Parts: sequence; C-alpha cells; structure tokens
Amino acid sequence: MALKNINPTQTEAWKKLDTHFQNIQATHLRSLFNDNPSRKEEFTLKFNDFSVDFSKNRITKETISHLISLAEETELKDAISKYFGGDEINETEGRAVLHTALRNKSNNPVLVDEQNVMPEIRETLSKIESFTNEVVSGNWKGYTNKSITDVVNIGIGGSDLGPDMVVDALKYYKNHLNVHFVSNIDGDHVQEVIKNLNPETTLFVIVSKTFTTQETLTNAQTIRKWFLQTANEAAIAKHFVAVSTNLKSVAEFGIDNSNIFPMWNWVGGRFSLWSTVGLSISLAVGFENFNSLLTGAFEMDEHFKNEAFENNIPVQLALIGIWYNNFFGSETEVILPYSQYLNKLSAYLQQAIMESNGKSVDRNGDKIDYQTGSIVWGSAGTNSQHAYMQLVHQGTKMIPADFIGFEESLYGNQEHHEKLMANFYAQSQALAEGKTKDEVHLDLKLDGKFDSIEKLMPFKVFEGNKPSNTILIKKLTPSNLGSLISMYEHKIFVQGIIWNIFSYDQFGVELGKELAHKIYANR
Ligand SMILES: O=P(O)(O)OC[C@H]1O[C@](O)(CO)[C@@H](O)[C@@H]1O
Repeated sequence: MALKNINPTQTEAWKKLDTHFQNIQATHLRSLFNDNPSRKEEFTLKFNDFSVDFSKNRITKETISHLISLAEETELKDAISKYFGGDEINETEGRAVLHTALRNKSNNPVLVDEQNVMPEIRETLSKIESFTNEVVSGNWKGYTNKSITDVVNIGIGGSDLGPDMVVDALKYYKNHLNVHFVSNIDGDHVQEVIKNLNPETTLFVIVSKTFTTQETLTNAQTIRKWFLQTANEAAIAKHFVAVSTNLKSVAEFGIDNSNIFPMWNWVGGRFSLWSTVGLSISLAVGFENFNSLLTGAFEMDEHFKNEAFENNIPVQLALIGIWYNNFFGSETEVILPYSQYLNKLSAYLQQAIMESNGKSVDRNGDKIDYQTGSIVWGSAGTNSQHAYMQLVHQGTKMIPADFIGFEESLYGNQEHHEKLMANFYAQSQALAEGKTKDEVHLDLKLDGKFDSIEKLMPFKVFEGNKPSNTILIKKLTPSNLGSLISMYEHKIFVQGIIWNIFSYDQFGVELGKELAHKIYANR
C-alpha cells in the first residue's frame, strides 16, 4: 500500500505550530529552566543504556503536543507499519525499505511480495559467520598458503561509509586483521592503500550493490591487475570476494561463485551496513560483535515501532528537528560525539540524511515550498571546540547540536574521561545559557585597545538560547552503537514522512554520474 500524500503545511497542527512559534521564539532557555526546576527530568527519555535529554531545546510541553499532532495528522503511525511491514514505500523505485529485516531478532516473518525473507537473511548471516571465522582463525589461506593479515574494502557511498565508520568506532573490539578502505576514484587513494600490502596475505572485498559504480569497478580492476603481477588467475578465488545484488557482473569479474555474498534490492545503499555490506565489519571485530551491533539496532527498532510518540526517542528527535528546520529556519545540524571513536559518524550520517531527505518535490511530484533535509556536519569533541564551535556559540546562525557522550570510557582512564565529559556538559550549557552582561562584568579584564569595559562588552557577551540534544550512553559497545545508528535511521524516516517526500531514492546523484561518463568518453 502506498504512503499517504499529505502536505504538512496544510495540517491544523502546522497552523498551531506557526502561532505557537510566534509566542515562543523570543523565550530564552534560561527562563524555561528557571520556571521549571524539573525541566531536565521532564524532558529526558530513557531506553536501555541511553538517556536522551531534550531539555536544552527551545520547546515546551505545548510544542511537543503540537508536534505530535503533526505526526498524527501526517499519519506517521500508518507509515511506520508500512515501513516495517515491507510495503513498497520506496515508490519511485518500486521497492520495499527493509534494512530493519536484516536485524530482525524476533521470530516474526517479514514478507516481501508475500514471501518471508527471514530464512534467506539468516542463511546469509551464517555465511558471513563461517567466512569470518575461517579468515580470523587463519584457516583461510592465500595462494602461497599463508593466512590473511589485511582486508581491503573496495566500495563507495553506502558500500564504504557505513563499514568504515563502524570499523573505526569499534576499534577497541578489533582483532588482528588490518582493515583498509578504498573508495575514491582518485588513483592516489588506491595506491596509498596497496603500496604497503602483501598480495599473498590480503583479502579484497568488493562491495557494490549494483556492481556498476564507476569508482568501485575502476578501483577493483586496478587492484586485480596489481594482484596479477605476482599471482595467477586461479589465485583470485582465494583473495577476492564480492558483495552485490548483481551476481552476473560479479561472475564476469572472475569472482568464484562461492565467494559472492548476496544482498537485496530492498536494502538501500546508505542503510546497508547491516547486510553483507557489513562483511568488513564482521571481519574486523568478529561475527559475535557484528551480531551484537544488529541486536542493538533491533532493540531500537522495537522501541521506535512500539513506543508512544511522546516517549519515542527517534520520533522526538525528528519532530524537534522539524521545529528548528521549518519554524526557526535552521539550515544545518551539527553532530558532536564526545568520543574519538565516533569521529566518522557525521560523515556517515551526511549520506544517510542528505541523500535521503535532500528532496524538493513531494510525494505527489509537486514542487515543495517548505524546507526539507538539513545539512549535517560535525566531528569529535573536544577537537570541534578548537575548530568551529566559535561560530556555533557566537555566529549569526542557529545550529541545533546533538551531543553524544558515554558515561564510561573503554580504557578507563578516569582523569581524561572526566575532563572529556566536563567539556561535553560545558558546551551544551554554554550554548543554552550564554553569558549575560552582568556575568561578563564580574570577570572582565581590560584587553587590547579597549579603555572601558562597556566597549569590550559586546564581544564578550554570549546570547545563549542555542538548542541541543544530549545523548548520553553508558558505554560504547557494539550493541549501543547499533542502537545509535538505528535511532538516526528512524529520525530520517519520520522526517521524510512528515515532509511528504520519498526518502529512499537518490536520483539527484545520477546526472553528475552520467555527465562524468560522457566527458570521460569524449576526452
Ligand atoms: O553499492 P553501489 O551500487 O556501488 O553504490 C554506491 C553508492 O552510490 C549511490 O547510489 C549514490 O551515488 C549510493 O546510494 C550508494 O551507496
């Protein structure tokens, strides 16, 4: 069944939000906190090891209630059941959107065209498991009978960003295999990766859902040629595996049938790390950890599917994002994980969010006259503080922020962790509260060319009232990482539903590809 086609700006809730915005836009977060000493508790939602504090947002209970009405009027509930139920909600490509089935740990079947896809998913997972065990244990031998030491993932976009981000995020859980990523068509990228590798002990995982992507095929061919300088064709079977839906083209590349890891059309590239695209993750951290990642995602799926909107973390994140995007006119969001392990999270989310919701026609094909997908950026704190946070604190733009932090560090270096978390809390507090003239007076010393405190004052005052979410998680485990990624995936879904767009195609990237092919052919 098709998704409903409802213009959000024509809903009653939108009109109420418009009026409510006029009333609340000048209200300062300081006064919201002063007026309600239990604001933090009232605006915090808990789930497993997660505690998500929404209190530093420019919202009241009334805002939330209008936003929930917006979700109801745009029939989010019906959309959620179509999403999980395997309906063809990717209508422009005629496909279901079922990355959630890949981590379905329940016994419930998932039907695509009336066929339960769970047996096939489980079979593929066991193929990932046995292959991972063979390689990690050293039983899998290369063409000179040596065990594998290095793995190279060759892919781009969703066939690179997800595995690369997760392998980096779970570095603490890694085994002895060195995992590398080649994505850019820039020949220097591939050269830098292979220059120190030994073909006898390297496994290449070619990841391409379509197996037509110029970057991936070019890099794979270059690596194949490099490999064949020292090995013969028969050795390819021991060193090249592929992940794809296009089994014919993979076979033509010369990859052994038993080395093909299938994936499915109903998994979007940017949501594919849970599928065989996650093979490099499983190789890097072992199948058990990969499976925990899936379980964590599944638990967030269940929360999202079953929890009432007012207690539903992805729904709240999405609604508050819409509040800033469509009423305050914010154009960007910054993602600030206070963990070096998550430094690549925002690069991953850029594709997930911007490729999904960067759309300007609605589900009816009509031009949209309201803002859709946000521009997403960010990197690990505290480095971000010494780079771009000046603009977030005192610039002219309102940039909602997601602070992501962990109660425990992995190596337990308490002094570092306490300093890290002091910064984590300080940033969101500074953004929310700012610093008033009176507070500046108390500690102002005259600097530079200024001969009076009054003249220096404007530069030292912080307006504050800058919103943020605080996502506090007990510890960076594979399972919690799975929940975190799944949380953002569902935020994307909810926003796409409310904006009345199709989130699961990406035609916007095709024109550039076509032109590049033409320019190359006519060079
Ligand atoms: O896995 P493939 O088919 O090589 O595609 C790679 C990427 O290209 C895109 O289609 C966009 O360029 C992404 O959606 C996808 O993740």
